[in-house]
Amino acid sequence: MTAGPPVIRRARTSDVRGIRALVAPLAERRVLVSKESVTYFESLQEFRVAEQDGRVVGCGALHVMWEDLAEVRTLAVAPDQLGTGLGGRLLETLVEDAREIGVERLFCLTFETDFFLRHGFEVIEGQAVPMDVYAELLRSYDEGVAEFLDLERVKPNTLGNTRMLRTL
Ligand SMILES: CC(=O)SCCNC(=O)CCNC(=O)[C@H](O)C(C)(C)COP(=O)(O)OP(=O)(O)OC[C@H]1O[C@@H](n2cnc3c(N)ncnc32)[C@H](O)[C@@H]1OP(=O)(O)O
Repeated sequence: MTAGPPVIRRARTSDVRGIRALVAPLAERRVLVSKESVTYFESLQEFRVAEQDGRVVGCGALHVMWEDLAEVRTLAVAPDQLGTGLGGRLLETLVEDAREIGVERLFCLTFETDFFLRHGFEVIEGQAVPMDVYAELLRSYDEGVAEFLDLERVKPNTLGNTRMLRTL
């Protein structure tokens, strides 16, 4: 029997194992950042997953950083599903989620520049927020926010990645 197309839905607590399994080989190649299980549970409501036959074959998260700003995080597709449009579907689902909650700009930090360019992202240099917002964001303990701000201390972790932004 042929498997149907993956279904995209909100993540459940039972998906964390599957999300970690998707991320692990990518984290080993330093394409994505590896996180502890507890971190996935804590951010579970940010996640969408793609499920096929009970298996998590894709995931992506939307992390809000400011009133009009969020980041696409942990976007990943299983090796056997690459190039079938699933990454695009997951990303556009996150875009819809972002619009629904009032986000106007979406950031990502990625090696997959062409993929994100095709989805309306543009490469950014320097800061993407005014100084007053920059100062507020500096108060965050989140490493992703530090990467968004392009702080010197995180640059060794982000080498080769491109900072990109899409206006919704
Ligand atoms: C913010 C972050 O999380 S950054 C990190 C991004 N994630 C990673 O780098 C992790 C490793 N990479 C991946 O998991 C994947 O490569 C992703 C998520 C980036 C893209 O996932 P994919 O499912 O392969 O994307 P998708 O299939 O939509 O598009 C890829 C190509 O497949 C082709 N494609 C798209 N739709 C279809 C379709 N319906 N049928 C056949 N081919 C298709 C397109 O040619 C597309 O090419 P393009 O990249 O030139 O547009």
